[in-house]
Amino acid sequence: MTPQTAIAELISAGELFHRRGWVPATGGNFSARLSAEKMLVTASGWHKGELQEDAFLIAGMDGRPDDASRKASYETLLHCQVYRFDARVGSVLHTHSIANTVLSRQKESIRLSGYELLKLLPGIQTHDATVEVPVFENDQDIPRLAAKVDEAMKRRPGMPAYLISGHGLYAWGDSVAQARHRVEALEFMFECELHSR
Ligand SMILES: CSCCC(=O)C(=O)COP(=O)(O)O
Ligand SMILES: [Zn+2]
Repeated sequence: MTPQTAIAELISAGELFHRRGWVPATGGNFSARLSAEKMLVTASGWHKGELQEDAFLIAGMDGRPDDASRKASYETLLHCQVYRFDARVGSVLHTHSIANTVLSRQKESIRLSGYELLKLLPGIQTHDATVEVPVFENDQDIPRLAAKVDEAMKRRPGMPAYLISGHGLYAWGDSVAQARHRVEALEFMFECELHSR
């Protein structure tokens, strides 16, 4: 994917997520894979509903910006972890919605069962399925959190997304469009779960 295409798609995703209330204040961060070694990621501190071209920077899969004077998202290493874990991943999106935040504070994992929109998640062909979205304890030490996520993914390679307690959702896909559809599907199912409690 070219940086220009990725920037346009990520700006649109940010506008949509902002309209839906999923990226309040400067919460959330987005990225897209540019090659095996490079990713485009949001710079830290931008409002994700108001992204512009200079809100993005190129970084290596170790999270280091090519331009050392730029400050990549505080959570860049969580994006790197997913790209390094699965070479097919083309985009990682992170949201801070009310539904994902409330649910993530109540449980160690969120069980989603019987929803038609489960079919947006990898490997699911029917509503008659159950998916567990794990919840990791929040941690300001992002390298440590990324290592915990990595260990959990190695134990469960098909993990479709994860939550961080009191913080938000990480979801991904082979393209920005697929990652966005998965965020939309997961946020919809989280809202349903919240309304049914
Ligand atoms: C202000 S929200 C706290 C940081 C966070 O969780 C987030 O998603 C945004 O951080 P970034 O450095 O990517 O702007
Ligand atoms: Zn966050």
